[in-house]
Amino acid sequence: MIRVEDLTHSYGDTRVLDGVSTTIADGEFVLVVGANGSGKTTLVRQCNGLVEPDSGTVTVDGTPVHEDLVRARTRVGMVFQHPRDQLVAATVGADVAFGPENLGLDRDTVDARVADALDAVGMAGREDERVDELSGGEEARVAIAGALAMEPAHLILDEPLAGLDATGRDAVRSRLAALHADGASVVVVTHDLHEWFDTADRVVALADGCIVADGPPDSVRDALADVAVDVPP
Ligand SMILES: Nc1ncnc2c1ncn2[C@@H]1O[C@H](COP(=O)(O)OP(=O)(O)OP(=O)(O)O)[C@@H](O)[C@H]1O
Repeated sequence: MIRVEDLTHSYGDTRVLDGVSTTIADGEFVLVVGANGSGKTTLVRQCNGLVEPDSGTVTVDGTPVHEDLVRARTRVGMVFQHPRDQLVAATVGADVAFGPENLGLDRDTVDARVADALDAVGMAGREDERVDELSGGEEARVAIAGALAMEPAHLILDEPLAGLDATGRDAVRSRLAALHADGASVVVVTHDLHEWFDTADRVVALADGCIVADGPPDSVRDALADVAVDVPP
């Protein structure tokens, strides 16, 4: 479980999160929505310690994130909004293997996870390709594969479908639905509620750093419309 309690964060004098509290239960599929600049990325980055709060706490499975960053980052997989930022190796295979290798897994297990994760994002067999020769959409797929290969208990993805073609979007959506069915919690930051509305258990909407709606998709339709989030019919 990821528990966010009374979280406040400022950049300089500008407060971007203001008393945010919510809980991601084990096995839940949660969407985080809101206008540009409403604080979504700042919120989710606190969940694996990339941003430290001014006040408030985030606990992952009972331990405050900043008490044990390694544990938090092992339990919470993260796919960033700009995937190029998280590619670390020269080749696709080495990049996806980086996380599982750091978990200390044996070579066969790492290789199997890499193959499976690349298959899940529609890039099976492309281990030897150079990362710096990938298209933007391929970079995004590799970043997602890297997070999948960690098999985290909780997976947070910031705009994971950005830049993906229809085939890639379908592959990623169905893999995340399968992960959810297997009991992982999945958090997706998105501007495109249509892509996820039927999959999600809950929607959390932010406006100006505060939660303005938090509930099952159908129960928050009116609140979402009030903050100009486009809701599927
Ligand atoms: N590193 C930073 N330094 C200063 N200000 C920042 C930084 N990161 C974000 N901000 C500001 O904080 C506010 C919230 O940004 P954040 O990225 O959390 O919003 P968001 O809801 O994810 O936006 P978007 O939908 O555009 O991705 C914005 O006004 C942004 O300009």
